[in-house]
Order: sequence, then structure tokens, then C-alpha cells
Amino acid sequence: MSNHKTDHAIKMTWVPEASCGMARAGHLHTRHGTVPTPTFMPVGTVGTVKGMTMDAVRSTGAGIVLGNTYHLMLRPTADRVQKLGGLHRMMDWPGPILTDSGGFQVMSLGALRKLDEDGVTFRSHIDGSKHRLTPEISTDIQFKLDATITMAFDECPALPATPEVLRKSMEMSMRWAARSREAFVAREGYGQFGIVQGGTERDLREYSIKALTEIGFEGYAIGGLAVGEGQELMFSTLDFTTPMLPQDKARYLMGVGTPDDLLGAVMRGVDMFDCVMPSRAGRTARAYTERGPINLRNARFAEDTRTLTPHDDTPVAGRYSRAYLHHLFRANEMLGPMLLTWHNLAYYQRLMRQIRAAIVDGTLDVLAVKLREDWAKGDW
Ligand SMILES: CCNc1nc2cc3[nH]c(NC)nc3cc2c(=O)[nH]1
Repeated sequence: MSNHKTDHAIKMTWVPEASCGMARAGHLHTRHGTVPTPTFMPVGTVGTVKGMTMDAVRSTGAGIVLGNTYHLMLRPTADRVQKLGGLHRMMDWPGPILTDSGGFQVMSLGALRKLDEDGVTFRSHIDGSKHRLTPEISTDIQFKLDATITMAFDECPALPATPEVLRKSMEMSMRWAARSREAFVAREGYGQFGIVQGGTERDLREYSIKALTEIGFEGYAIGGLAVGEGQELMFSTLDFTTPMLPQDKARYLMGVGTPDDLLGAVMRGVDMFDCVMPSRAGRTARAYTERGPINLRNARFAEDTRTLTPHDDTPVAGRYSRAYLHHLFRANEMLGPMLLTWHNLAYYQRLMRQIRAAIVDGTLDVLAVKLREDWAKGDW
């Protein structure tokens, strides 16, 4: 069923540029700018990418950032963000912002909650106050935040789960997707993404995609993964899911992942990613490098004068030694997490640029072998 409110608006579009096997390179055109895909979205949970100014985020090459509805509705509240001119103005980020719809965080934060057909009731982890999320409330909150991309309100079932549990949850999420679409206010260059559910079951994923494409969204997220199923099962699910998705719309794999996850998922037709890993790792002394992750608190770095990467395309990469970062973390200095978050996000963006360039010149398979070899080598 098409939704009259979305027919006339000039929608957000994803335009393909090149492909290499199942991998695609393209551009996502939005009200707040155009983003090359594949793209990695830094997570800006409560209106900030922790430890980073938005200029620093921009300097890494990030094009689009993610905000969390659950956190922002609790503090500073959607009404206040709206009064402050929306997320873009409040956090001084003119580029596109994708906001999630809150359900996943309510479930994953384990907040005391009651789930029913209409939505979810939960208590705030901040002050215990009672709150409600439904497809309509979530969509309205994301409107007040002025999200460039609004996510449908869904339920992400924990894995492992029986096919019966997965089917019931997916069918409810499809009903919620229709209600989310009905509540969405179409504006030029804004978009809403449906979320495919169905766990690792091919027939359920097929049913979910059919339901969502009948409703019609500007993009499609693959939900229900990266919830403990492991990389092999995630990849095998992608192998049969992405080919069933519309070719001319962006695909967003939620909550993924390690550099190796990103490479494998791009090669299976995914265009967009978000993950807390690079920023959370930056706060816990874990550095992502071309030779795999290293823990900078380790004593072996105490006098290691090398930088973290041979690239010198960020103020961090070419300037600070491992020894200095080791010292900052041992001293619990705030500059440690700041510099390492900057480094990790820059590493993820550099990796996505490398992958994208290889798709454009048809050499992604060669790059994949090289990356995996280097990651396996370990620190040089
Ligand atoms: C937009 C909110 N809905 C929604 N978020 C998600 C976030 C995830 N994050 C991870 N691993 C870190 N898996 C996810 C699945 C979903 C999912 O199925 N749905």
C-alpha cells in the first residue's frame, strides 16, 4: 500500500555508481548532503560522538552520524532538542543524521519494560521515570530531532530463537513498520528506512522484505543480526537476504561491526553500517590498525616510538607515538580516549574509502585478500 503523504515529496535517493560482485558503490542523496556509499556511521548516542568535536568527526571523512532516540528522549528530551533547532543545529553537524527508533536500546539496556502489541513501556535508566514508545511516538520523536533518516519502530528478537518466536516477532514488527510509515512526515530529501527481521530464517526474511517493500521505504535496514549469532551465521543470512532487497535502495546492516565484518558485509551487498566498536574501543585503549587491534595499555608499548599507522592523514595518526598514548591511558588522562577515538574512527573511514575505491576499479577481491593477510599478521 502506498502512503499518499510520501508520493509527492522528492524522496531521498540512493544512486548506484559501480558494482563488483555483490558489492556496490553509490551515493546517498539527502536534504543534508550527499554521502558516498559504502559508508560507516559513527555513533553519536546523546548528540555527541563521545570524545570528539564534530570538526574532528568531519576530519575523519565521516559523512553521516547516528543518534539514539532512547537516550535523547530521556535527556534532553525530544521537545527540548526541537526547541534548540533540532539535532543538526544543537550539535553543529550540518551533514545527514540517522536516528534509531529506540526499541533495540530499550530491549538491550534491559530497562524494566512491558512489551505489548501497541508498543513498549519502560523505566528510564537515568531516574526510573516511566516512558512509552510506540511506532507513532518513536516516529514523532525522530521528527522533533529533525532526523534526516528516520528508522521504523521494530522489535529485535534475541538469538538463538525458535522459528515460531522469530515469526511472531517479525510479523509484529511488520505491523509496526506500517504504523511507522503512516506516522512519517515526508519532507524533501528526508527518508525513512524499514527494518527487515526474521532472524536467520530464509522464509521469514523473504516474508519481511515483501511486507516492507509493499509499504515502500527510502531504504532498508537488515535488523535482527549482530546479536550474538556469530560472523558465519550473519554472513550466511546476508547471502540470501540482500539479493531479495530492492537493487535501487540503500541497505543498512545495523550494529556492525569489526573491520572484517564490514569487508564481508560490503561484499554481500550492504551499503551502510553503524557500530560503537571504534569509539568504544578508543575509550578502552584498543587501537584498530592495518595489522589488527592492539591494546595500548600493554607494557610493550611503553617506549614504542612508532605511530599507530603509516598513514598521516589525521592530526593523531602522524604525530603521536604508541608510547605517548600508552602513557596517557596509564595516567587515565582524558586525551588518551580522545586521540584514540579519533584514530579508530579515521581508520574505519580510511578502510571504507579503500573498499569503495576497489569496488569502483573492480579490484575488491584483491583488496580483500590483502586486508585479511595484513590483519592476520598482527602488529608489525
Ligand atoms: C532502529 C532500532 N531497531 C533496531 N536496531 C538494531 C540495532 C542493532 N545493533 C546490533 N548489534 C550491535 N544489532 C542490532 C539490531 C537492531 C534491530 O534489529 N533493530
